[in-house]
Amino acid sequence: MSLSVLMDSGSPTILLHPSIEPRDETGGVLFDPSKLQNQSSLPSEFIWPCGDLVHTQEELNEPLIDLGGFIKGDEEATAHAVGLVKTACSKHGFFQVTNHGVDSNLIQAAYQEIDAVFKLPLNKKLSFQRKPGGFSGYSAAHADRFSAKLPWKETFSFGYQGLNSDPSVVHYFSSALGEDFEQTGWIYQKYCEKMRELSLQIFELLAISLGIDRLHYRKFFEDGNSIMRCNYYPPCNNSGLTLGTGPHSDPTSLTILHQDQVGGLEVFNNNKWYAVRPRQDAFVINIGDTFMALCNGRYKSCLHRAVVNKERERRSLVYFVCPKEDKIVRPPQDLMCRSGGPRVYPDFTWSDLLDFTQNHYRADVATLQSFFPWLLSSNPTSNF
Ligand SMILES: C=C1C[C@]23C[C@H]1CC[C@H]2[C@]1(C)CCC[C@@](C)(C(=O)O)[C@H]1[C@@H]3C(=O)O
Ligand SMILES: O=C(O)CCC(=O)C(=O)O
Ligand SMILES: [Fe+2]
Repeated sequence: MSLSVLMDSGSPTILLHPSIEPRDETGGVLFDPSKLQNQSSLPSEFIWPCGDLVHTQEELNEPLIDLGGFIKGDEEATAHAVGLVKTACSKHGFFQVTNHGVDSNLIQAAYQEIDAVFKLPLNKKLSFQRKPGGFSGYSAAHADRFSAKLPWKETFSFGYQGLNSDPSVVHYFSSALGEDFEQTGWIYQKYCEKMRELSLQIFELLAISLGIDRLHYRKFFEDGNSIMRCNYYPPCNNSGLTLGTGPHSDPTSLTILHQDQVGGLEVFNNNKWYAVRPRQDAFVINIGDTFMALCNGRYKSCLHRAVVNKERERRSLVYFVCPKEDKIVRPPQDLMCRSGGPRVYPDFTWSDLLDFTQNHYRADVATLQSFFPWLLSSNPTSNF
């Protein structure tokens, strides 16, 4: 059974019969969550298994890591930050940073600009819909990709390379959304530049905490191709039956997330979900699957999800750091010598893992464990 929502005269009509449902130009199902939020019953496609919906009231009281001293090169502040990072990443792969060097006006401008994108009419948003196999563009609940456990969200994603600060983001916004969005493109060009700077500083902190050459990961990622994703979660009358983003670890390397003041991000630790209190002055940092492989499993890829709100819409700005596609993901030699243990994961490339998540597997809590058998089956002669 597929779902489609016809937007005529502003009132949604849900057509449940595939024979008569319209499809967008890519054959994907049309869906506009912002029109469904007033519906009394939740379409079954959005209902998640009870096991994923376990509610929590507890908050994660993890340390807030002040990066100010570290960025200035203060040795004592660096040692303090290193200790906090090491403990947090060994446990659950989550921490928050303040005094990060990103101007709060830029963060607020990013929210204001992306609000205008999500408020566009559905047919305009579908004009820059994510194409099958890619990640750039707009998505409504991933309804073109999945037919069950649909996330209650709209997303807008695009790539960022960052070397020589080429205005690729501005070009994308102008070409995909039109010249009216050039200013939005500039705001996100600047935002992504600051995210890249912050990520390279955090990679230095991670390298120090792992006892390896502090420039190792900075060098590995400085020519990377990262992903910027904006999430918009409409309010939902049946918020307890659905999820904004299901339980998962990010397949990417490092995630730099800012959430608005509504709250909804939750982290899984010690077999329990914990709410992450929003902090306007902080960025959430998650270790992703690829970095877990790059440090031979010393640090954990963070399990997290996003719940939705009955009354309030919620947004999050998520920057996913990725290495250049064809680089071999392999822990550094000096880490292997120090830890002495065996390799936990075989070599792979981000290109293969991205392909896996975009074309073969829905990223969840077991992406990496599912990835390697697939990789072996699709590259039987590989020396992975
Ligand atoms: C490489 C990626 C795939 C997803 C976006 C980035 C990193 C996080 C992944 C994701 C958010 C994990 C949960 C499932 C997912 C389908 C989603 O809800 O958006 C994932 C993203 C994606 O495949 O688009
Ligand atoms: O919106 C959030 O708080 C979490 C989003 C997320 O985990 C993701 O997009 O990978
Ligand atoms: Fe995530």
